[in-house]
Amino acid sequence: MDNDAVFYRELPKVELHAHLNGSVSAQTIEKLISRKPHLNIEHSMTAIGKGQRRTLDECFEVFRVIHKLVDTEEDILMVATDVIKEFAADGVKYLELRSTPREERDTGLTKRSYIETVIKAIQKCKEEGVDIDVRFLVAIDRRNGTEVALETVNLAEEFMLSSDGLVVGIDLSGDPTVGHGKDLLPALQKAKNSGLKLSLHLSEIPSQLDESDLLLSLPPDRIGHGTFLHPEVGGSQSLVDKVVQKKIPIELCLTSNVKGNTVPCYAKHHFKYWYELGHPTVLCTDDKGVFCTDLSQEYQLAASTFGLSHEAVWKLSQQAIDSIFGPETVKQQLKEKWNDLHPQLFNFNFFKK
Ligand SMILES: CNc1ncnc2c1ncn2[C@@H]1O[C@H](COP(=O)(O)O)[C@@H](O)[C@H]1O
Ligand SMILES: [Zn+2]
Repeated sequence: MDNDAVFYRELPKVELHAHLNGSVSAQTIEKLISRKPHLNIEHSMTAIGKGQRRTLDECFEVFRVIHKLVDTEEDILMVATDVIKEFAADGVKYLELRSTPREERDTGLTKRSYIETVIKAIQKCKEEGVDIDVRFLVAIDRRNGTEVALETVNLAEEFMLSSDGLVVGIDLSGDPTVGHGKDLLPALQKAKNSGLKLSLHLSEIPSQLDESDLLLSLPPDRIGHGTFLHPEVGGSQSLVDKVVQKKIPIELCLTSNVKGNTVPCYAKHHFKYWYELGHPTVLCTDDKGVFCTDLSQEYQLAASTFGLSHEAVWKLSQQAIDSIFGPETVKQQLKEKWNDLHPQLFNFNFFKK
């Protein structure tokens, strides 16, 4: 590993947009495949390698394959534990994992046991002393409609109260071409009223202006992607104004958007637009397993594409702390951690740039 790569790995980082089943590494996929050889799944079906691009549709096909491999409590426990440890090894100090509770009749998995198992994995890593603070966002898959969204919010509310602060919010995700946000608004509003934070995938594809406008009225606490919000790509100034006035942080996932073909190339990623506005932006991985990346690499790519110095990169990772859904006390702890680690990263000449 060269010195620059070491800098990005050692850089303390906050990861706020990571879908559990999209984050499964090649090693863990191999373990899952050996547990279920009869499925005839190969690793090439669960990841999009270097230089490859897919349509968003094809990405959602990949999730269907992974879901077949991850369908028992035992699988979820292994996957979540491995993912948490991999983020920790990549220098992530605070992680918000998101995942859609599923039920599987064949294995007895229920939505409740799904959430319980993710929580168990978080607690297990904590007990083992893994150096990372992990929280959980319960995800709503937009294609499942009003009733399921409400059911998910009810479960999330329950676990927010019983999980010792581990369940902190709701994610709205899933295939953006399916369903409409207006059907999910009552569930999202209910979640917000109960104290759950909201991170919503917004304008991930063009032609969702009405939906984005509607969902921004909640308003959400963070936005995922927001690829087509700004006027240069067919969005609108009034949407941008709303996001800016309400200072809603945006989670940006460069490689995910390039490989999923919603932005033409790294240089044209909307990171530039929002970063230059001085708006709170947080670099994230989205699906590190599927898109074959990690958060260090995303920081390095942003820096090399947009010409950011190491100091600017440091600032970016530090400012992400303000956008977490964890409590104020955790923000303070993280800020202290960043201060403690700063000299280590900047006192060596070979890290300077
Ligand atoms: C690429 N851009 C994306 N846009 C929208 N939703 C996405 C996504 N990437 C992942 N997901 C959502 O996360 C699920 C997989 O993780 P979990 O089973 O929940 O842990 C996918 O099925 C989809 O609903
Ligand atoms: Zn996402």
